[in-house]
Amino acid sequence: MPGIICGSDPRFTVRAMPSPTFTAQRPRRVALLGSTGSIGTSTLDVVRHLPDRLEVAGLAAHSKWEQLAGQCREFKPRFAVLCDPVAFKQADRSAFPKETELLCGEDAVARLVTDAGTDVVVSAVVGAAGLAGTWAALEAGKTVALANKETLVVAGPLVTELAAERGAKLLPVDSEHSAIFQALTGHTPADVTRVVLTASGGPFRGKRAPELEAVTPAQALKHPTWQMGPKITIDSATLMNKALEVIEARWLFGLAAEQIDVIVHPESIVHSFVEFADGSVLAQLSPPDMRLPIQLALLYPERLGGPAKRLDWQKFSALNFEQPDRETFAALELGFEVARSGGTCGAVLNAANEAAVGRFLNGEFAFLDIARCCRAVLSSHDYETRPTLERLKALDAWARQEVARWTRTRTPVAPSP
Ligand SMILES: NC(=O)C1=CN([C@@H]2O[C@H](COP(=O)(O)OP(=O)(O)OC[C@H]3O[C@@H](n4cnc5c(N)ncnc54)[C@H](OP(=O)(O)O)[C@@H]3O)[C@@H](O)[C@H]2O)C=CC1
Ligand SMILES: CC(=O)[C@@H](O)[C@H](O)COP(=O)(O)O
Ligand SMILES: [Mn+2]
Repeated sequence: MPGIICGSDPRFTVRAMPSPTFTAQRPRRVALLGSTGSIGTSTLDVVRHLPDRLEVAGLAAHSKWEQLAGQCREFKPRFAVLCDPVAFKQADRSAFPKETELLCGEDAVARLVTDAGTDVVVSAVVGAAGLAGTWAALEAGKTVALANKETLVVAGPLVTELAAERGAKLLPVDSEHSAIFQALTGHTPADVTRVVLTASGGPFRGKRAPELEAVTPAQALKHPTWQMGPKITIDSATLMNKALEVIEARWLFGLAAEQIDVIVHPESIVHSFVEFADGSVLAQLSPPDMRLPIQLALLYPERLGGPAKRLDWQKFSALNFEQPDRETFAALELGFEVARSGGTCGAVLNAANEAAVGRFLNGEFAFLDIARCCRAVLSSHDYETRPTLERLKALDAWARQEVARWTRTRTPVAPSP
């Protein structure tokens, strides 16, 4: 079997190389969840450039049926899924090619990812909504290229245990985790002292709290280096994205929270560092272009020429690093706290953040309310060390309600059920 299991594999290493006959016989068949988003469209660009190596088995989106239909006309997958039943009803069947069966809902996503014709699942839905498809893929023993960091934030220990139990492979797409994974490969946990995640610092780097009280969604959506969907772009502005990535690294690589640090690197060229016991530090560098980590996860361990941008050494001048401002960007500390506490904390933080970001984008929250509200909801929940998946789902729903209550009352939230 090709591939690795991140975090569950005690050696962070390749179990076996793909057999040359496998790759020569046929392309890898990709089921893409979140095909109409930023990661989804970048994934399709990778497939477009490597038609001998990759093909689309199925595509899933939430509601953008016209865009999905266009993707189906180009890639002719066997299945297309619209998760939103209203969009499914509205969708014009004649816009989809005859080769593609259009399906609806969570069961259809499970059918797509578990299908015998699927080799690798790209998990690129935004938010906790991405957990179900990732879970179904791992349960079926499929290789998962994981962009949806919320899966690990919500249920890291359960997800990595499931992958290990089913012999499923979990390959990082998130740029920092891909960089760490590349640097870790071939080493044992004992070799590693710590990892340092790089953060661009977002559009408000260098600003202090009084300057951030009145910033608008339009200002927060102007990321300095990456083109991404709205939710993760707001997370980058608050540094909640880095908080979520600390938690993601904790579970994906089986590191202690104390082994994870964050440094601000405004150019987004160094995608993270790994520090080894002998004092050596390895980093992975490339321009900010998600097509590189996506392609690596899809074709791992092969490195082929693809569509990703190259570093231009003529233009390359300086790489800058600075300490994050943990006081102003209070969300970052929440990530370290949750990485230390584990249990139910990740699900609560994630749901509170998703709801708070939604309210900021709707104009109901000030920018700094996002971290304030997340702190309030997290502090008031009934902590459990070893929750079930059902309990995590119930807490996800509870945390979203508590954000609504916090919005109305701005008073301490009630204890969780
Ligand atoms: N963008 C990036 O560069 C990076 C993203 N990531 C992670 O990847 C994931 C995707 O991010 P990004 O591509 O930016 O997000 P986008 O907002 O651009 O895309 C989200 C995708 O998810 C679909 N979707 C939304 N809600 C649901 C739902 N309830 N059920 C099923 N599908 C849904 C959307 O469908 P529709 O369009 O029909 O609404 C769309 O296809 C996130 O977890 C993010 O943190 C990680 C690293 C980098
Ligand atoms: C591309 C990617 O992996 C994003 O998660 C990116 O890291 C966001 O940029 P920030 O470093 O600003 O959070
Ligand atoms: Mn990232």
